[in-house]
Amino acid sequence: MGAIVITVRRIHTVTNRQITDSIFYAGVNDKTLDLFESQYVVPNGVTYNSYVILDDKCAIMDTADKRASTEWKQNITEILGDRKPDYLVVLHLEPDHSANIQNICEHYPDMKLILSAKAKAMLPQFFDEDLTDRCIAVSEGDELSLGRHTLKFIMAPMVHWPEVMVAYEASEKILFSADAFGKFGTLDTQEDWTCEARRYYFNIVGKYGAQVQTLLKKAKTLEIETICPLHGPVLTEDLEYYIGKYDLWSRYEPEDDGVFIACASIHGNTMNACRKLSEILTEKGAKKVVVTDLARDDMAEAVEDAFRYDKIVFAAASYDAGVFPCMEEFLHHLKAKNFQNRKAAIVENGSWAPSAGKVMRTMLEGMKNISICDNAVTMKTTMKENTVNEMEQLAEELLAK
Ligand SMILES: Cc1cc2nc3c(=O)[nH]c(=O)nc-3n(C[C@H](O)[C@H](O)[C@H](O)COP(=O)(O)O)c2cc1C
Repeated sequence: MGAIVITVRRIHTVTNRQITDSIFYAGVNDKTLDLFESQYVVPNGVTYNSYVILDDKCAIMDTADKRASTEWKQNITEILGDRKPDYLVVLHLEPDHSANIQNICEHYPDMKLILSAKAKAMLPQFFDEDLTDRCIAVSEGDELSLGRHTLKFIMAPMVHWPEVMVAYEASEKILFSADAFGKFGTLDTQEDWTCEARRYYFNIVGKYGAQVQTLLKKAKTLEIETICPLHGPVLTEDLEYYIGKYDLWSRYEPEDDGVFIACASIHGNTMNACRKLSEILTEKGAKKVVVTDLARDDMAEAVEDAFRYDKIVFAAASYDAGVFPCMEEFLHHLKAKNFQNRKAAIVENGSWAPSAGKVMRTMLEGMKNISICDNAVTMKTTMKENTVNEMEQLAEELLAK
């Protein structure tokens, strides 16, 4: 997230649930969830998006989390009126989108499930009832005619599950993008798209940059005017901006020129040094410096910021001949999300046998294309004159082109 102010983009606020004449929003806002995927704080909640296409044939696009079952079913019934859905299109099987599949199948016994072959194979894991006979598996490029609307299916394996596909509707130029282009935050939240979409992307999809690139290449061949993701707002204008961000993020290229200082401090001395380092870096011309307290601040935001800026400082206290655990956890997340292509520097602290630097260096060496500055800082408990001198040298090297 951080503090760079970006013009708030206008996004489609779903009023009357209507996206176009015949496409409707059936999703649900959830403002009561403590942790998304039992891991990510969602201060402004999250949405479970679902859509309905009303044509000669009716299609429901994905279901919703079990937390939202009642409201979602009510939305579906309101939109459908007396009509019955012919198809439930399952783009993604993760429970926050698939929890109501069995439910809705029981309610509409003639409705068919349209899903990828991989999803068909995985489906029985999720439900007690055998839904195999209801399944129509589709492959790359297959089309489903609803009347005026035709859905074309495009496989998107490992964005970010193996069974994922997206659907393109050419007459309305809409891409139903599954979890791609998703964002934390409910639809009635007034906030910039980018920060919470970036935090969502790097923490949930981040590992699969190559697969996102493959999907973006396929998307390039389509004329898209609207993106309907499974979380967050429907995107209706300035689509090059959103697609451009996904392109940049999935190439693991930094977004902003700046230094992200990730600090793991037990008693505050390493944090003091980080604040001083921030001043030194600013004096030496760093465009932006962001300091994070890994022990207290949101870990997912720290991961997001690590990917956002082009330079990063890892600063940590030594701990039991290793590194203070929140730094180890941070590095573990970065490795898991394929962190790469950054310039890094190390600051360690220890009162008798500093060990944090070695551990951090070893973990960073296990990542791709991380260039670690030769100048490192070792401080013994509190910041002294020699610490400041070492930080000056580290800053010079880190900021050098
Ligand atoms: C449980 C525990 C284990 C520690 N293990 C080490 C260690 O292995 N080596 C060392 O030099 N210092 C160790 N320390 C000391 C701290 O790393 C040291 O006091 C450091 O200056 C703390 O920096 P801070 O004020 O930023 O937390 C340990 C401290 C604690 C509380």
